[in-house]
Amino acid sequence: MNAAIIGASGYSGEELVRLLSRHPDVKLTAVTSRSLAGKLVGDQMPALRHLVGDLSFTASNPAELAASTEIDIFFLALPHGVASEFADPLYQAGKTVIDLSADFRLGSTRVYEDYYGQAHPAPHLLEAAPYVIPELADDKWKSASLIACPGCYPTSIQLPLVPLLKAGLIDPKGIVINSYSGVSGAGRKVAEDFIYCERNESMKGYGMPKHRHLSEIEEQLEKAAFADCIVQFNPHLAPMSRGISTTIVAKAKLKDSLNSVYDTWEKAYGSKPFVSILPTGTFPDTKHVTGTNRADISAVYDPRTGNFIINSVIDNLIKGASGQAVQLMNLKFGFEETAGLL
Ligand SMILES: NC(=O)C1=CN([C@@H]2O[C@H](COP(=O)(O)OP(=O)(O)OC[C@H]3O[C@@H](n4cnc5c(N)ncnc54)[C@H](OP(=O)(O)O)[C@@H]3O)[C@@H](O)[C@H]2O)C=CC1
Ligand SMILES: CC(=O)N[C@@H](CCC(=O)OP(=O)(O)O)C(=O)O
Repeated sequence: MNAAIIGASGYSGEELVRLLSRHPDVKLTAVTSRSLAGKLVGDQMPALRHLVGDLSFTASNPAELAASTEIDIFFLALPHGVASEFADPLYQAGKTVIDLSADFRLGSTRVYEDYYGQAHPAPHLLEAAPYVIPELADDKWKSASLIACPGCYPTSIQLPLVPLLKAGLIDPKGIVINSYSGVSGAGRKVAEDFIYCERNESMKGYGMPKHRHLSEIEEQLEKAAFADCIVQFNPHLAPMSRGISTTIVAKAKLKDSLNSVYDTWEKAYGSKPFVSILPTGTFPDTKHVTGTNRADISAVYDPRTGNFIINSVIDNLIKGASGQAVQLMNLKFGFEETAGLL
């Protein structure tokens, strides 16, 4: 199958180049970038030189890409808003599109406008685009040709929480979530907050109390809980290049039900290749998932407060973006779920 990456010069685009150029069932046929058009990928991404042969970046033109007959699947690693400009003609041309941006993650245009500060760029496509964390979805999404890849923070949050909400083990109200992201989460843009001297040896919160991912988190948790979910989401920039560490504080519905948490996770993830359940008292470490498509999760119970404290880690650029996108492609096209991801 021939694949193209649109927005290949960014951080998640570069990870997609790495994953797809060595994928056993895919030929990476086109990679686009406005700033690098005409340049050799191997020269611009020297770490990938051994994988990319003489592939060059091309310009990003939605109409031309939609007219191409040789490309079967398009990965959009573009900013939200821009992604729709590509998704629309590609979808209309019958291509498969996996969108890493936020454009098709939310069910409501009103919520998109509220959180993203702009009218939804392609409301007519929302119905067509399922939002999929593969471990949490049934198989219906596989017939879709436009698929919304979840956000990085929301992935780190939903993987541990959704099975527990579905099982009724935690109170959906008053969930407090602190997440710590590596600086690559902000993309390759240059801004004062993201330069080495500002972030090295320093950490700070941002985006509170209404970070744009809160919309996605509450919408998905409410679906799992069949109830209103009130979440306090506190994102932080951590002095590391990549990785997300998330700590969730949630009230246990029943005392001493930590075993049920672990039983529920075991049922949900026991046979899944990309979620590791760590024993209680073992706290996940971003370093252990860097470069992998894995989420590591664990929980403790605090009898003084009656809260579960749930921890998860992912690599924001892989399970939080490009790896999850490749996992979706693998499942949709019947390849091994782990193909190109181990
Ligand atoms: N970084 C992360 O941890 C995660 C990112 N995502 C999402 O993935 C998407 C990409 O993120 P990330 O890789 O961080 O972003 P980057 O800022 O690193 O890269 C953005 C890419 O989009 C291209 N681009 C920007 N504007 C336009 C435009 N107007 N037309 C065409 N191409 C454009 C840029 O290339 P050029 O300027 O050369 O054309 C570049 O290749 C975003 O929607 C982001 O929210 C999702 C999960 C995690
Ligand atoms: C550290 C940092 O800036 N993180 C980004 C989230 C990462 C990202 O790109 O968001 P998506 O998952 O929606 O694509 C932010 O806070 O907006």
